[in-house]
Amino acid sequence: MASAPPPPQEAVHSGRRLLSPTLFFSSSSPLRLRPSPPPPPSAHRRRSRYSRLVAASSSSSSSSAPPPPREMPWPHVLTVAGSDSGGGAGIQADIKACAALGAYCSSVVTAVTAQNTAGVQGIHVVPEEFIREQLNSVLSDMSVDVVKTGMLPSIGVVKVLCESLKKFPVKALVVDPVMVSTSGDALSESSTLSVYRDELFAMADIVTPNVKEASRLLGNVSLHTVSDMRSAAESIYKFGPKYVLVKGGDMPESSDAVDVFFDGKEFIELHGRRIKTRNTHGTGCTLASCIASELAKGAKMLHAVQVAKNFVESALHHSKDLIIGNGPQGPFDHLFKLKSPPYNVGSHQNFKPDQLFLYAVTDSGMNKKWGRSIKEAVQAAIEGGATIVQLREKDSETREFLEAAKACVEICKSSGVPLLINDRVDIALACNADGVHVGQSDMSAREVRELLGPGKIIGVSCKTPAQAQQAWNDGADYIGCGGVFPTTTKANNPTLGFEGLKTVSLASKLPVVAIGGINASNAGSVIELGLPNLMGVAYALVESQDERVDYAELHVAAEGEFAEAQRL
Ligand SMILES: Nc1ncnc2c1ncn2[C@@H]1O[C@H](COP(=O)(O)OP(=O)(O)OP(=O)(O)O)[C@@H](O)[C@H]1O
Ligand SMILES: Cc1ncc(CO)c(N)n1
Ligand SMILES: [Mg+2]
Repeated sequence: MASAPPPPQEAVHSGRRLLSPTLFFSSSSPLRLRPSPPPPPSAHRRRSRYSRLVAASSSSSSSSAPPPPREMPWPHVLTVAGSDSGGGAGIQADIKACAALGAYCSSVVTAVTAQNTAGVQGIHVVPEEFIREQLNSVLSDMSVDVVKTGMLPSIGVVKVLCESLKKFPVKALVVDPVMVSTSGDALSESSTLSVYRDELFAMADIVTPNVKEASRLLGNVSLHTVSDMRSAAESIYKFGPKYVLVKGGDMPESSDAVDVFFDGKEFIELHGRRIKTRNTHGTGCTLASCIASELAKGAKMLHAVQVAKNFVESALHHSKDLIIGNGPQGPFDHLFKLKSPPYNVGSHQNFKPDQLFLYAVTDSGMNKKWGRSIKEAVQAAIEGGATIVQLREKDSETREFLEAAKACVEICKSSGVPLLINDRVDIALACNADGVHVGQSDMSAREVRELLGPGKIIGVSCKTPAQAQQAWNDGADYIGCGGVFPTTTKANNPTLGFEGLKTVSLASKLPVVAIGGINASNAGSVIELGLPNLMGVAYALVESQDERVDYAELHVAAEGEFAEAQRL
């Protein structure tokens, strides 16, 4: 017997109708958003048995104010965005991006889209009052570090969000002004442009339009070059955000994917490799969520943007050949790192530039000379006050080196001191070291990043401002600059002197550690220079048999001068 199909089910929560069929249109029809009619008063007040129980218990518990939001054990990003049924963009991209970078992601859904690799087939907008309720539920209960916005379909939704943010302030607000999907479908009413500009941008820490969105925000100006992107960033900055990033993913064919960052004074062009792939659906949502995750971990804005851009590039690279769906633009794999070790990604949560303060470098030759093991040398350096250690072993056999490196990882981990490996990415991966230091003739920092993932520390030896700039472009975390003094541990290493160190430190966008011939008697004079970005001195374990004494002396000398330099 043929039976009629069941009627479509309505989503119900707390005994209340959830989504009124406010909007449903095909991708070819223009965006027509109507505010949803408010639910009838009786429906609005009606509560399920469960919610009555909750209400009863909370009202009986006390007459005092509700408890403040509870601290979270993780960095916490709240995304306020639309659902993408295809899973590549919107809320789904945000949750995966935050998870990949180690942040917790709660989500307030503003709209549900029927969407796939071909485009957007329909949109169902969540009523404003229910968006307010979701915001209230999360923000009143859990402490949120950063709010990230995506699809905000109407003026009313933007206003509700602004009101909630005033009621529950957060550390940072990342606004991705999503307006049109790459398939050309409108995701926000054109009238929202004015509230974006007049209300939300002024509250934002960073606004991340793509070139089309930047153009619309500025009255459809044409943007064709990086220079146009700079002008657009400057104009958007005037609406009040602290930073602007104009994204160039959709700029006409070029070998680089260039984004322009503006902090109100300086323009910084972020150049990444352009990955040849159709799988770029959701790059913008992902970028903004990665920025939010890094900010939630406590990163500075420019660093957060760099980590985010590197993550998108790596994810696109790993997904470039996937074939998903029949449409022109596919999703990419945010969780590519789960499929290859190491399993921790994101910027190094524990790396702080001041960990470069007293940087110990082991020297295989000297270890041999003094008959000590690498492990003993590392132990002694840490006891003497080293704040970071690099294993520089030029002569050991690989297996022997790996065994020693594993032992050093344990020692360093128990002391909270990061351990880096010189040059040998394979050893670093195998022993799960905290990072790698490379020289100018080794693999580039970009290639090392590709292999290690965004979670590891990468340092590069640099002797010139151009090399320092390249290290920054390549996504390194710090540079080593020297030799400051003549050194016996590195052959053919020209001495830069104080002048060379100064030139590079001044030009560097990354923290700098000075290296080369540094010991207890001259470390103070290096730190005394008080150079910007100079965070510490690196010292090879060379001069005496008792490096503990050396280190302790060096520590005292360096610390004294550092304190002095900071006072000046
Ligand atoms: N093919 C690519 N290769 C490398 N990076 C890319 C590529 N496409 C985009 N990006 C980078 O991805 C980030 C997002 O930029 P994009 O301009 O694509 O945002 P969007 O258009 O808002 O994204 P969405 O597709 O989610 O709407 C930027 O950092 C951009 O440089
Ligand atoms: C829901 C949603 N948000 C954002 C975008 C932009 O990529 C999209 N396509 N869909
Ligand atoms: Mg794009």
